[in-house]
Amino acid sequence: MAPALVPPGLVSEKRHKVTVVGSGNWGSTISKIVAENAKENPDVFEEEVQMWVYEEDVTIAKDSPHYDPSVGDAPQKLTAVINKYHENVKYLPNIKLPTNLVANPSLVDAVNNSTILIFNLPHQFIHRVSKQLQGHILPFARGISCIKGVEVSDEGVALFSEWIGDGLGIYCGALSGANIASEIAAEKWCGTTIAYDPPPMDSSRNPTPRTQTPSRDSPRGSGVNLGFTPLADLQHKDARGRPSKTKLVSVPPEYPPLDHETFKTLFQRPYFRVRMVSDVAGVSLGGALKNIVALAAGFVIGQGLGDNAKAEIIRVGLCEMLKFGKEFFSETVHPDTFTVESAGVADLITSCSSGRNFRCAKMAVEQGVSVAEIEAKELNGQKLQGTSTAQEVYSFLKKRGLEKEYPLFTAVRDIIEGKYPTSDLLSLIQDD
Ligand SMILES: NC(=O)C1=CN([C@@H]2O[C@H](COP(=O)(O)OP(=O)(O)OC[C@H]3O[C@@H](n4cnc5c(N)ncnc54)[C@H](O)[C@@H]3O)[C@@H](O)[C@H]2O)C=CC1
Ligand SMILES: O=C(CO)COP(=O)(O)O
Repeated sequence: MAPALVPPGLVSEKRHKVTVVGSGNWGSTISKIVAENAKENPDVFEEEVQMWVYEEDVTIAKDSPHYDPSVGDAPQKLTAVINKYHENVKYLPNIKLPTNLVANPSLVDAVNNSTILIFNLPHQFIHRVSKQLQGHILPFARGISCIKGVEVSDEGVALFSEWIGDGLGIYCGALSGANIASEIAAEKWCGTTIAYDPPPMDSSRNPTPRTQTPSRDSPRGSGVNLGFTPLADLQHKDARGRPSKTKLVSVPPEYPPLDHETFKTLFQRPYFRVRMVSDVAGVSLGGALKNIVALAAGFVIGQGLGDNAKAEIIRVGLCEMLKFGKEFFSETVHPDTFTVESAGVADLITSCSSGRNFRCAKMAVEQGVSVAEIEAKELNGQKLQGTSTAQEVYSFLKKRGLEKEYPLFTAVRDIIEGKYPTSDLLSLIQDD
């Protein structure tokens, strides 16, 4: 097909530099996706994509195609191995990564001059990483959090998208869905949801005419170019609909706009179908809370119960997710996000079938050991999010005297703590 003729004055002068902060199982998979798209869209993105790697030593096994007899069993730096073989041999083995993806052990160097930051690491590590990033990122950068978890403090429960955004003084959206990384890395088809509610200033100038991205909810995040609406009338709101604490800096006009269409271009692949929405709170909460439900599903299947019992766990879990969203994020969470989007019910189903939380909980019951023991033994350094999320959500609810209103979330936490055996789970969630 002949390239579209774009009048010269409407082509952006600069390209977005993309950095993925994190390189685990999902971090490496998302890096593969965005590097493929950066290469295919040179008018929008710089070709080279940076991936920050928490450096560690790895040993290449003798039967690996990457085994080098001159190195033998000597430990090698993971970043060097990734850049030489284009494979993350520890966290995403046997998957070829694009050659325009560069593994970088220096966080500060990896984010230098990046306009798009994708946060993709286990939630227990984001505090330290975020602190190290302060003062080193472009003030007009924009973020997407792929982290599944919530941040609980004395003040309450916060979403990582808002926590990262407030901490770094940037706008941050969220990506979540029925996305088992190993399937996507093998390019098996799936859907995902990206919630991005762009600050009005990002859509208020638009050098290249763009088509509208399908989007279901609020006009602020509909992907429609807002034209030249005066900025003073467009106070940006946070994920709860309150005026944002963060004073955002506009993306300079030399760059392509950072709107729904740009993010869809960055993430969508033939095997990874993106739906853009504006409900950042709903997408983030869905990704966090479903991990608690997946543990419960594992506890049930581990006891030898069947799909009917698991379906009931999913139903009760979905009800508690909806209740939690309504109770604590009533201004912004759209119930449809849980019932219609990949980030809601689809993620629940896949996570309760083959997610790590489900698998480890099931094995823990079968082997009569704790979930933490299975995590350490079976996951080769990968991290579960459900166990810490269950604790964090419980302490948030307990502080408000609401733990009994969420029997499934509370039962999962109590079982992890050893307060009850897994065989009590069903009686703990029955309401009569
Ligand atoms: N793996 C999956 O199938 C999916 C995971 N997610 C979510 O994506 C997020 C990231 O998960 P994964 O990439 O799968 O990670 P992972 O579970 O593979 O975790 C290991 C990562 O943590 C890093 N790490 C270890 N110690 C560290 C430290 N002290 N500081 C910083 N990093 C450290 C390791 O280098 C490695 O990159 C999580 O919130 C997860 O829930 C979301 C969708 C799918
Ligand atoms: O979030 C996931 C799938 O969407 C993966 O869940 P686990 O972390 O339980 O593997």
